Amino acid sequence: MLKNITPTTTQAWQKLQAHYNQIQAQQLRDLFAQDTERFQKLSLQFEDFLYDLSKNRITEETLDLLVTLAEETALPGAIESMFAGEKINVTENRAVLHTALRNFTDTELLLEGENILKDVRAVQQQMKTFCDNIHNGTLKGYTGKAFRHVVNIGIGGSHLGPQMVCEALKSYQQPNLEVHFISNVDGTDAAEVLKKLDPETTLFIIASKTFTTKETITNAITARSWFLQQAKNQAHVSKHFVALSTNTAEVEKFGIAPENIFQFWDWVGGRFSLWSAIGLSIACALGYNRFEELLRGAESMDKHFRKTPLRQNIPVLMALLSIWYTNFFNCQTHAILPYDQYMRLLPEFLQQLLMESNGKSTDRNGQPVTYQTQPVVWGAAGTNSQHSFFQLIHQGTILIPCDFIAAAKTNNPIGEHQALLMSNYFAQTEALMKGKNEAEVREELEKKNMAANELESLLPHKLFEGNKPTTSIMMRQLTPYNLGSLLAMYEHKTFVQGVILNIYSFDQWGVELGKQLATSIEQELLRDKKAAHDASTTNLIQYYQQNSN
Ligand SMILES: O=P(O)(O)OC[C@H]1O[C@H](O)[C@H](O)[C@@H](O)[C@@H]1O
Repeated sequence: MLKNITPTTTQAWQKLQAHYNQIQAQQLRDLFAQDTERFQKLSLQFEDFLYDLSKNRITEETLDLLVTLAEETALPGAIESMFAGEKINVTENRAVLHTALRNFTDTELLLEGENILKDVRAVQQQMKTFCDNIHNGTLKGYTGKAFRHVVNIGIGGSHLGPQMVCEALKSYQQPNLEVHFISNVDGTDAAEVLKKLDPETTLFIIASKTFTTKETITNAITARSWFLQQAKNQAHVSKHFVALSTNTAEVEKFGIAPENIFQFWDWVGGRFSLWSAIGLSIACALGYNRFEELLRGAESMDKHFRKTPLRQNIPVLMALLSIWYTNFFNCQTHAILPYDQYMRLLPEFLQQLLMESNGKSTDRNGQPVTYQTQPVVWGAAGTNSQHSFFQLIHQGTILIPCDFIAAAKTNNPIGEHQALLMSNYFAQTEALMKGKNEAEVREELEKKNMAANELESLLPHKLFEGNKPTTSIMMRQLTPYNLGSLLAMYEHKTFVQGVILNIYSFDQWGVELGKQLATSIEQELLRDKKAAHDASTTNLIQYYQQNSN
C-alpha cells in the first residue's frame, strides 16, 4: 500500500533545498560549456524515443538527490502496489489497474480471486468483432446501409483521450468511416455534429463510466430523438446505439440492449480509460489491430516503468522534474508543446490527466499540504504557439518549464515543411536555454549602424535572459505504438508525482460541488423552483432569465 510520508520531512528534501541555492545561480549555457558530456549524461533513449533532459536546470547531482527523494517516499513499493492491484485508490476503495488493459502476458492477474485479464480479453474480443463487422459491412444500419459515421458521446475521460488519439493518428484512419465527438452540454456541440450526418449511416457510442453524467445522458437523449425523428421505430435504436460503461443497470434503463454494452470496471479511472472499451471509437477509426498497437506501446512503457531503476526510469525522472520546478523554483505552470499538428489536442488531454489527478491540497494523512502539488498544465502546437504566447516564455517574469514533443519522420512529407517545422523545434529550446546577453545584443545592433542613443534605448528590450528549462521528447515517427508509449509515460509520471507528494491521485472530489449546485440551479431555471443565492449569483440568474427568450 502507499505509505504516508510527508516529502518535506525527508532528508533528500532538505538537501535539495541547499542544492537549489547553488543551481538557481547557474546558467544552463555555462553548464553545457563546462561539461561536454552533459547531453550524454542527461538524456535517455527508449525504443523509438529520445528524451533529452539536458536543457533542464539540473545536474547529475540534482537527479541523484531527486531519486533519493523518490526512495525516501517509498516510490518503488508504491509502483509494485499499483501493478499488483492493491486498492491504492483509498478514498474510493478501488484498485488502479489501467495497466491490466494493455497487459498481453500469459500470466494471471487476480483481483479478489478473479483473473481480470480474462475479462479484459473478452471485451477486447468483443471490440475487435464489432470493429471488423463495421468495416466489412456485416453490421448495418436499420435500412441496410453500411455505417459511414461513428459519433462518440462522452465527456472528460470518456472524450478527451479518444478524441486526442483519433486526431493524433488520423493518418492511420480507415477509409469510409468518419469519427465525430459530442461532449459539451451546450446544444451547439450536438447541433453542429448532427447536422452533417444521416441517421441511416450513423452509429452512436455512448461513453460514460458511470452512465450518470448529465452532459452525456442529455446528449445521448438528443441523439436518440434526432435518430428516431427519421427512423420512427424505437426497435431500430438497438442497431444504432451502443454503450461503454461500468454501470450496466443504468445503460439498460436508457434502452440499450445488453449485447450492445461494452464493459469496463471500477479499477479503470476515467482519465486512464482510453485503453478500455472507452477506446472503441479509436478502434473503429483505426481498425482494431492499430488500436492493439497503441496498447502494446503502452505495455512496453509499463514494463520500462516497473522494471527500470529509478535513476534511468523515464516517467520517474519526468515526475521528479515537475516536483523540482514546482516546489523549489516555485513554477506554477508547465507547458506542453507538441511540434506536430496531429498531436495538438495533447495539452487538453494532459490537463485532465495531471490536473484532475494531482490538483489536490489534502495529503494522505488527511492534513492540508504545506508544499505545492500540481502546476497548471497548458500549451498548444508549435509553430502556431510561437506566434502567440512564446513571447512570455522567452521574456516574461515567470519561469515556465516546457515539454517540446516532436516526431522526426513526418507522416506528411510535403516539400520542406518537416525541416522547417523541426528547425523551429530545435531553435526554440536552444534560444530558451542560451538567451542573448548584453554583449551579443550590442554586437548585433552595432552592425545595424544605428545612432548611439537609439541603440542604448533599444538594448534592454532585446535582452534574453535565457536559462529557461525545456525537455525535448523526440520519437522516430508518430505511430500508434509510439503514441501508446508516450501516453503511458505521462500516466506514470502523474502517478509518481502523486506518490511522492503524498496525495491521492485517483479520486476527483473537487468536481462534485459544482455538479451539486448545477443540479439545484437547473431546477430553478427549468422548473421555476426558487432558491437562495448570494447577490452576485441571484442577479446573474435574473439577467439570464430576462434575456434568454
Ligand atoms: O465517464 P463518465 O462517468 O461519464 O465521467 C466523465 C467525467 O466526469 C467527471 O466530471 C469526472 O471528473 C471525470 O473524471 C470523468 O472523466
